[in-house]
Order: sequence, then C-alpha cells, then structure tokens
Amino acid sequence: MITVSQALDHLFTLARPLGTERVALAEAAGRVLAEPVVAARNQPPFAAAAMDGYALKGVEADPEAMFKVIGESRAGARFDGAVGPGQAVRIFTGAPVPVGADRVIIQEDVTREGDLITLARALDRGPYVRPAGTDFTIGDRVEAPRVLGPRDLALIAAMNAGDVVVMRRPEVALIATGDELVMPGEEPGPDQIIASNGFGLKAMIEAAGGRARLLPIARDSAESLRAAFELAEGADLVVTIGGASVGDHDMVAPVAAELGMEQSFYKVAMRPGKPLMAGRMGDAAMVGLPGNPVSSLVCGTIFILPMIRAMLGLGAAPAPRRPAVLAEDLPENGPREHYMRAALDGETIRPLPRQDSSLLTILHRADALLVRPAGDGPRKAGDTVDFVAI
Ligand SMILES: Nc1nc2c(c(=O)[nH]1)N[C@H]1C(S)=C(S)[C@@H](COP(=O)(O)OP(=O)(O)OC[C@H]3O[C@@H](n4cnc5c(N)ncnc54)[C@H](O)[C@@H]3O)O[C@H]1N2
Ligand code: MOO
Repeated sequence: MITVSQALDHLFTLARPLGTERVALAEAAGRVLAEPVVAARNQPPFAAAAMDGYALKGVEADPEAMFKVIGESRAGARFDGAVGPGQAVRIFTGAPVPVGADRVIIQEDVTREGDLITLARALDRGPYVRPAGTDFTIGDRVEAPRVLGPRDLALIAAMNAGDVVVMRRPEVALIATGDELVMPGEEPGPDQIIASNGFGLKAMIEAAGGRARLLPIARDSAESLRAAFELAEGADLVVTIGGASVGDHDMVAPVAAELGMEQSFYKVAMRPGKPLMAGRMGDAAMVGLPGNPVSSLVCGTIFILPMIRAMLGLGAAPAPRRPAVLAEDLPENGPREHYMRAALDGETIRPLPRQDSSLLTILHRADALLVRPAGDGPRKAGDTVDFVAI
C-alpha cells in the first residue's frame, strides 16, 4: 500500500494540463485564464470628472468667486475648447475635463444665474479630477493562470478584451457500478439501493471547473462494464465508483486491465478510501473509487479535485489543509491516514460521533475532514490538528 502523498504524485503524472481554447468574455466566468490579458488602453483614457459640477482653474477657486460658463462636457461628448481665466465649463461625472481646467467644483457649491456662476463661501476640497490612466495604463496585465471571477471579468472587459484564452475544461466520465444500484427516482427492488455517489462527485467536479457526465450504471458483469468504458470514450478522466475491492463481483480492475489500463497503483493507506486504483487508459486517466458513499466523496476531495486543478493548469498541489484546535481527546490512529468527518466551530474542530464510511448523513453534517496522520499518537483536547474544508 502506498501513502496518500505517493498516490497524489502518481495521479499528477496522469493528470497533465490540458490544452487551451478562446472563449467570449461573457462565457468566461469560472474558467481558468491560460494567457495573460494585457491592457491596450489607459483607463480613464482622459482626465475625467469625478463629480457633477463645473470645471475651472483650481488656482481661481476662491470662496464667492464668479465665473462665466462657456460650454458643457458630458460623458461621451467632450467640450472642445479650452478653459481660460474666469471661465468654467458645466461638467458631468465621467466626462473629459477640458484643457485649461484642473478642478471640478461640485454643483452643490455653486449658484448659477444664466451664464454666471458664483462659488459658495465654503468649498468642498476636490479636485474631483481623475487623471488619465489612474486605474490602469497600457501594458498593465491580468496574469494567468487564474480562475476568472466577477472582479477579473470586469477588469478584463475594461481593458478591452472581447475574448480570452482559457484552459479547456476537463471532461470526466463517471461510471457507477453495481447490480444493487438504481437511479434516484426509480423504483428499487428489495435488494437494491439508490446510486448516490455520482451526483456528489459530479457537483464537486463541476464546481472545480470540470465537466462531468454521469453514464448509465454498469452492472457487475464484464460485458456491462466494457460497454460503460466504451461510452466513456473521449473523456480526459474516467472515474468508476464501486467494484474496486476484492470481492468476487468487483470487476473494475480486471475489466480495466483487459481494456489496456496501465495501472499506476492499487490501494492507498487511508481511511476511508483504501481500495483506490488509478492508471492510464489510452489517452485518459482512470481512477477507480471505492463504492462506499463517504469513501468515494472523500477520495473525490483528496484526489479527484487536485487532479482537476492540475488539468486546468492550476498546479499539482494536494487539497489545502488548515489548522484547528481539537475539541476533544482522540485515541491513537492506526496505520492508515484517517480523514475523519468533523464539524468546525470557530477555531475548534470536533470529530462527528460515527465514522463508518457508509454514512452520508454524517458527511452531510460535516464541514471538514480532520486529518490524522498514519500512526499518529493519542491527541488531547486543545492540540492543534489539520483539516481539509469540505
Ligand atoms: N474482504 C474485504 N472486504 C472489503 C475490503 C477489504 O479490504 N477486504 N475493503 C472494504 C472497503 S475499505 C471498502 S471502501 C469497500 C469498497 O468496495 P468496492 O469499491 O468494491 O465497493 P462496492 O462493494 O461496490 O460498494 C461498497 C458499498 O457502497 C455502495 N455503493 C457502491 N456504489 C454506490 C453508488 N454509486 N452510490 C451509492 N452507494 C454505492 C454499495 O452498495 C456497497 O454498500 O469494500 C470493503 N470490503
Ligand atoms: O476504505 Mo473503505 O473506503 O473504509 O470504506
């Protein structure tokens, strides 16, 4: 059996960054930017008014001074002339500040009669002029790689990029296996249960930027599994669920081998998730997850998500860990790294009472996986432990 960290090394060898594609900016939310965006203009491209009011020479802005209004500058249509001594231009927020003016007096500080304005006795400080290029200048960059969120997209749009080069989304085929499974909403037979794991994994993969296809359930026969693998053609990553253990009906390993899977490893020293397997199948990476619901979702968090991130060019890194203070004593851990379902409460973490890998209700209540290293000694309440947020 190999360690979790060794398994991840193998998986990162299988999960190389994918190619890129160009997409319209409106379709780019959540995608991973693959090439930097470089500003082709200054923002603002001209000195712009920050308030509605009157543009004039700052040195003349004395209390109760009078000016003649000689024109108007509004956003989208500038005043073409220059502002001379004793002159002002009516101006609106975002409009170009005319040549000769360097201050905007807000309209609240002005009384106007015809073409004449008089400034108030006490003036707001100003100058309410945004110099050209205050926000960014030509050549400024949004660096790649980066998951594009609302703030990135607004900035990239302002830089005048109508489309961007992003990483292709990893295509993941999910194959649930087992004679006992029916899809949610179907009528199960007396010995059947509902196939649930694929739905959690699909959501997990898609939230991380991949695209997941739930294939029809494969039955516990070589023929049915072969058919499912055929349907997975074209995927970057094929994930099977269940049938990974050593029972007579656990068909995934033999069928995958028959189809040419070059196995990287089988079995990892972790709890839950021991019977994990992985390898290469043609152009695709293949991961066989254990069927127990908690095992498959924990393996999704610890292995599949880092693989998706690596395929998206976001680096080969394990699921991020953070420290928390243990709320209760824990006995020593066994020889497998244990990912305990746990609840966070501020800075403290408490393992949930039942850790059987079939219990989806417990996983549902958990918001963290408390990580116990293999062979970790007993721990006291107040000790610092690591967790992975879920
Ligand atoms: N003699 C041994 N038996 C088992 C071992 C072992 O080392 N020696 N390992 C145990 C561990 S640990 C796990 S985990 C399970 C994993 O076995 P499989 O991957 O072969 O999973 P299945 O037997 O197919 O299913 C286990 C369990 O999960 C349910 N299941 C399967 N798929 C789904 C799904 N898509 N949605 C919901 N539930 C699913 C299935 O009905 C079983 O109840 O093996 C232990 N045995
Ligand atoms: O390793 Mo199994 O995944 O404990 O349930």
